[in-house]
Amino acid sequence: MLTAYTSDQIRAAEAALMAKLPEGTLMERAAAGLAVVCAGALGTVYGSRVVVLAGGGDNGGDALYAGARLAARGARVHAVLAGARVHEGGLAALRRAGGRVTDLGGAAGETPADPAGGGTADLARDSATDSARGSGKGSGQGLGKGSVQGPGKGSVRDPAKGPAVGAGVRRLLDGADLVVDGLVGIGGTGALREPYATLARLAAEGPATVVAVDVPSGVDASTGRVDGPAVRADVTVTFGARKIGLLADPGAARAGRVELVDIGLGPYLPDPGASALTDADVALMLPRPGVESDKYRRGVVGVAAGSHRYTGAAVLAVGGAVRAGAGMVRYAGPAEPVAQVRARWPEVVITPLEPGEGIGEVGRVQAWVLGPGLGTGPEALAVARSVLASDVPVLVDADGLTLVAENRSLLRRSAPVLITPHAGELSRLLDVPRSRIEARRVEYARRAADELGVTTLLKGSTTVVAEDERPVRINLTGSSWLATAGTGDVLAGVAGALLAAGLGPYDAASCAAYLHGLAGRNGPVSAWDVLSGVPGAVREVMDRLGEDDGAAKLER
Ligand SMILES: NC(=O)C1=CN([C@@H]2O[C@H](COP(=O)(O)OP(=O)(O)OC[C@H]3O[C@@H](n4cnc5c(N)ncnc54)[C@H](O)[C@@H]3O)[C@@H](O)[C@H]2O)[C@@H](O)CC1
Ligand SMILES: [K+]
Repeated sequence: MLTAYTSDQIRAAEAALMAKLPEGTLMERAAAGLAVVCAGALGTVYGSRVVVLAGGGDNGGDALYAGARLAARGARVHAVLAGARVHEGGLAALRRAGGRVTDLGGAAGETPADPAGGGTADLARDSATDSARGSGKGSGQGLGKGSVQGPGKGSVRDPAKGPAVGAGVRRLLDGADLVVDGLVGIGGTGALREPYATLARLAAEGPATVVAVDVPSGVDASTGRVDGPAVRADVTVTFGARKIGLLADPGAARAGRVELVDIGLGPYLPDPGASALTDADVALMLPRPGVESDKYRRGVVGVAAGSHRYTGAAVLAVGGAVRAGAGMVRYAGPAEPVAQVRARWPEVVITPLEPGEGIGEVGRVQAWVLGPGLGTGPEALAVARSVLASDVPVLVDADGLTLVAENRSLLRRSAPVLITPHAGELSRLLDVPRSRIEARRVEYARRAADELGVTTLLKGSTTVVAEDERPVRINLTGSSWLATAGTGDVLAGVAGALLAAGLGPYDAASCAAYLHGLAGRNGPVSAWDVLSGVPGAVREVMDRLGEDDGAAKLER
């Protein structure tokens, strides 16, 4: 199980650990790990061109110390001081190692067209450096935590506007092999302000490999929210523990590969704010039929889906349940989808419904899938009412969500409800614009779970599952190929099978998303391909557990 945390959780853990260690130890550990990853990204450190974008906080400090380590190994390191402050210890270390320092205009005696001059920058001409050194605050030596004000030559930099980014800095970025993004880390709040926003954009557009320090600047570490320009990293080196914003989109898409550097935070971390399943976790949760199994023990799924207009949704949802290993699938619906389901899935037990009729006595069912292709008229509402009146778990998807958005009281029931909306459907349920939900997926999945009293699986670029106070489960499998018609119906069927097998809605939803993602990872795929890939995905995770059963259990 991968775990991830909010900024506040990380800060609290860091404070507890820091109290036991000499000042600067954590930053030293962070910078050492960061420098190792940067060196790996460069391949050859000696003679490489590295630009450090240093913000005014400790994130900038990490970047400067790592820059110093690279400079000591022969890299031509150029730090751009972007903030109204600078981390004094980091700056001093970089200078000692022969790194160059420039302000935003690209000035400081450097010749940006020839950044290879190597360690002879006239730092006395860099205003921020001057005032940092002269302020008397902070240690100025070693790995101190203090940042000092660096207004420079009587001109206070306005962090809201900031000075313009000059052509010299642009040239530096264009000529770099590696850019280290140390603008902001977990201390970032809201959209990037200038000049950070411009620097983030230039770094993203430039040719260099970008390594983000802790989080890509512009990404909200706690949620993955991106409210404006943000760094697009090839690698993010994160310290102590993963931040939720590195796993959930849109932040995850900016983070690239995430490398975790251990700084000793483990014992001080609280329960995580989010988690992500691995193969081993899923394998341990999936039901395995034993010698005593029969179709009832393995779980009977009821599917109430499809309409005379939408027959395919019924076929796909039923198929998802069949192929995920349900003991039995019962289908209840009108004549047209009945004919299609019967033709494609002879193993399914069918109850034809007359227009306006509810599910009535269909026989034993352990969980229902309600909604794909159901329609939203009175006939569909009658079916939805009857399914939600049952006393077993119900998964509500697609048209079922439209029906419950208009009839909230249907969600008041004692057995669990799992809803599986995409952002558009959730926008109708919560009356919040879709774009807002897409930008804040973790927050809104949680809010839906809270407000509606249900388990929520929010589909999309990152699928997230929220329930009560439990860590949000972020799904790491899948690809953009899954964004094609009908895949949601398959997911509903897979999750329905797991609910019927006895998994709680939180586990059923997150395992289903995981398997569905594996089944659809290699595109292009149709919904039918995903359906066909589900048994292979189940076998794949089960086989993994077979290989390293012991290790997996230990990891948990
Ligand atoms: N606390 C610790 O023990 C450790 C912290 N570390 C580093 O310290 C970082 C946190 O440092 P800080 O708390 O100093 O915070 P940051 O350095 O992340 O950010 C604070 C700075 O960014 C500016 N800022 C915030 N939001 C902005 C925005 N939207 N636009 C422009 N500027 C913005 C602030 O004015 C301030 O100068 C971590 O991400 C990590 O990189 C590591 O050294 C490991 C140890
Ligand atoms: K950063």
